[in-house]
Amino acid sequence: MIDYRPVGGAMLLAEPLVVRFDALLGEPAAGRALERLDRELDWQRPRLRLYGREHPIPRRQVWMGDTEARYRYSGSDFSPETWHPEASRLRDAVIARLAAAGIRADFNSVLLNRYAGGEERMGWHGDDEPELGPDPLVAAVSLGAERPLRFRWKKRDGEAFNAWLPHDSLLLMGPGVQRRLQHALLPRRIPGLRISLTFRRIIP
Ligand SMILES: O=C(O)CCC(=O)C(=O)O
Ligand SMILES: [Fe+2]
Repeated sequence: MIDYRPVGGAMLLAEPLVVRFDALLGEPAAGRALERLDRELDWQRPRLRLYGREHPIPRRQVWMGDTEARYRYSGSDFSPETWHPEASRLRDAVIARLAAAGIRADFNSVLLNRYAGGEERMGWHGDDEPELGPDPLVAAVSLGAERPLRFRWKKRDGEAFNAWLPHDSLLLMGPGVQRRLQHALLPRRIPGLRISLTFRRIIP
């Protein structure tokens, strides 16, 4: 259990903890972060093998972090890009906002996802890669179009729910969330660019 003080956040789930905080950077900083990350990153659309066939992923992404935060994914070893100043500014703001709510967190890497419009998406998964350890804390910052992150229980013993993620919001997925739930960014008829940054701590 983590000792959570509800300071300026909306609790979406108490156990395991899912909380949303709003106005992480404020304006104009948040708008500028969206614009710079969109323009200045080398956005990739890797191909993934699924049921023996290769498909380009339905979004773009960049993996970023400290040099020792290496990551294995689909059998390949990835080295992170070095921190972009907007990504490290967001990381520091996330750590500070969580600290103010009594949650101690430290992140050495981030997966940035770029969804050009409502048709771009991410399928059902848990952020449960072994390099994150048994009970990771994952913090997701949203910039741009507001879309829902859908959650469902792995054992189907509770109701699925949406976490709506407005521009400049932070969603904390606490210990146990990746073990007990899955999440997905489903396609929706919601136009507009959205960039998310999911901060993690890789145990090197
Ligand atoms: O775009 C989002 O908000 C979700 C991203 C996500 O689930 C991930 O990066 O693992
Ligand atoms: Fe995820």
